[in-house]
Amino acid sequence: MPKPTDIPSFAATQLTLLDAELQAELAETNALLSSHTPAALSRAGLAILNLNVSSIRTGLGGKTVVELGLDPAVVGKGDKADIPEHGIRVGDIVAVQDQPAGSAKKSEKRDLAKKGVEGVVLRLRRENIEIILDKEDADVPSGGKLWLVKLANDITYKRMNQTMGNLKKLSDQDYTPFMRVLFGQGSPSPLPSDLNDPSNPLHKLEWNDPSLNDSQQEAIRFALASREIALIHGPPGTGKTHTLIELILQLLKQKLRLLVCGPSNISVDNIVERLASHKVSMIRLGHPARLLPSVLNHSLDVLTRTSEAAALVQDIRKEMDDKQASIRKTRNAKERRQVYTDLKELRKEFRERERGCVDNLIRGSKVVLATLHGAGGFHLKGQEFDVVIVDEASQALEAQCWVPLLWVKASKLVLAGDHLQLPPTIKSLNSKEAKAAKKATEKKDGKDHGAASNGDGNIDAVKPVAPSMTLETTLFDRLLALHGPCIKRMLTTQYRMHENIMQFPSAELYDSKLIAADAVKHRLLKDLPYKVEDTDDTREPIVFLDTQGGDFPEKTEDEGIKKGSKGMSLGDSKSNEGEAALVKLHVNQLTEAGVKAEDIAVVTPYNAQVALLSGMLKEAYPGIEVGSVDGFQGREKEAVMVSLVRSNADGEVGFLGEKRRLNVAMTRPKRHLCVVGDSETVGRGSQFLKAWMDFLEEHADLRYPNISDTYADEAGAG
Ligand SMILES: Nc1ncnc2c1ncn2[C@@H]1O[C@H](COP(=O)(O)OP(=O)(O)OP(=O)(O)O)[C@@H](O)[C@H]1O
Repeated sequence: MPKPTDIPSFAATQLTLLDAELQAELAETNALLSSHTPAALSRAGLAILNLNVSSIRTGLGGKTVVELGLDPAVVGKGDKADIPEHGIRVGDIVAVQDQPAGSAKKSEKRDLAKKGVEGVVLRLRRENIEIILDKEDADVPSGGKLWLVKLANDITYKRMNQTMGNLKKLSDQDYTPFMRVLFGQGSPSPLPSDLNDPSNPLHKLEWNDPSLNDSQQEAIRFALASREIALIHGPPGTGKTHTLIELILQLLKQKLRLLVCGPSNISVDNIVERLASHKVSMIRLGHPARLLPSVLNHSLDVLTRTSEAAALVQDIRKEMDDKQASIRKTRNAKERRQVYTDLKELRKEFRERERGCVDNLIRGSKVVLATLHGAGGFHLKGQEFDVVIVDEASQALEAQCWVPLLWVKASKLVLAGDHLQLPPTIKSLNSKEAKAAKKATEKKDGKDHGAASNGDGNIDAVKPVAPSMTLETTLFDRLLALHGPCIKRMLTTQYRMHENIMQFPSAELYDSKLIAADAVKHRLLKDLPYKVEDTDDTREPIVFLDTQGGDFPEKTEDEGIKKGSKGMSLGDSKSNEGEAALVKLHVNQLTEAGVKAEDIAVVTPYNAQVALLSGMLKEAYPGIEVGSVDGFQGREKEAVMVSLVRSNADGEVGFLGEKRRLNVAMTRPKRHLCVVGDSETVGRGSQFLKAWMDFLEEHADLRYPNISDTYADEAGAG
């Protein structure tokens, strides 16, 4: 029996950690907003200037939706101008406010982010942007020019906080047997002993997908047989989602009701799209603006419009829109107040009718899909599901997983993920508050918890971790540490990489259990289905450009605020110009041989290197993808180049030392992996890095580029 976790103290630690994380996020945003002018924020993609309200309407939930377009005075009369490029995305939280005149004092400009109305970006088009306002009676600034600025997003934290607050308040008799298993206060029910016996009915399942491999079939049987929890461990390219789809179909055959979640909209939509091809009737909860167009037909929004009850809701919607329009026409304060009062009434009525319609739809649905966050909306409160399934579970914070688990009634959980790839991004990892919380947990547990949660170990092999050591410890990690490998099944055939590319990660991280599917194990660039020449590069699955010797040194840069960078990070980053030049040369050789630029990706752990490489490659090789390792998780390309950047006399490798990041980097390619790095520096970083450098030396096509040739050749490339 595992050591049981005290649930209230688990929840309390989570609350402290979540708060530290929110503070870190707020501090980062505030630092940005207070130290930059609107013009600078706009250049960094975090704000849009010179806007006007072009229309106002009523959206889902009776909320006010404001559409903003460029101010005609700026664009020129009659022209419809595109909004300049920006980094604001659907779902971002923004403030809309009067734009300071160019002549306004600096301090006045800086204060702006605190005033105005707040809302969420609903839709982005080339020439306008729609914002759904938070407050029902918010008065949209209407006079002069407006600007819009991105704020810190605290919505998801609020829901996680609420969830952990609720968990903390539960008393012993509130804990279900299922919950007790999740906290080690009970063990998972034993599996039927004959699960491996071919005469077990689970061996006579009729598969919808006859191509499922043995490990996938076994994982499905295991998940069907498990009573409380089942973990499906899917290393890169092993068909985790593929397996979940079959599992869902099998569970539906058993007439069970399912809630299927993922941490991101895209992870959920991916499943909806694949289920749709099996003609499964389902409901996708979530804001239509955030869903893939192909998924919209299953969205609640569309279903409430197309179902019978919808007509009732539409009437009121129209009436509300008319009222909204009339507010803007009247300047009389008394009349405006009256319209607001009417709107309030209408909104109430609208919501009641909408709720009735939505409730019927959801209750009648056997599969409901939503993000973990979205599953905590009022629609699902208290509803019963037989199984909750979470895809990409190692990308979700534990508190996020508890949103559906506490909100609905469920007695079984299936998690699919890979704890050996990157966990969710945490900003407060080293903050004072986070360290204090961590210390407190350690003290309580009175022992060293091994290296599991700092990414330094294969979780299977180490001692149990404390339940809430850091925010980075996911539910997947914790359950594995709590109950051991008996609660999981691993998928072992991978359908992505050439077998040489797979070899190192398999040996170091997956107990040498990975097998390359026949269709992929010998695939090279020269065999691409279009014409590619057979060259030294296109016939090699792995090339290592080893820059050892100190001629390709790293450089520390102040990143500033960068367009397109994930989040809004400030501070130091590393770059390496010599490596970037080598990357360009290699890309040139690949494209000269006929490899299409869109089949090539360049990834690197450092934002400054991403920026440098983007500048050098994007124009010369349209279609090429350049990005951070973290941002490329879940993706794949025919050819992937990895620029390691670090090259210094001290053997400093920074966050290259995180093996889950390296795992992601080296498992993205299908046919060709080219690593660019200094084996001397990198090999001193960790045992894992040393082993990788040794592996590359032995198994890659090893090349020692020369700095002067690099620059001479680079001048001719691209
Ligand atoms: N049994 C199978 N036979 C043939 N191809 C398969 C099989 N299972 C999965 N695949 C293929 O492998 C690829 C990866 O599958 P899928 O997208 O489900 O993987 P995933 O594990 O969810 O992704 P990731 O590797 O990013 O975690 C897909 O192209 C899929 O068609």
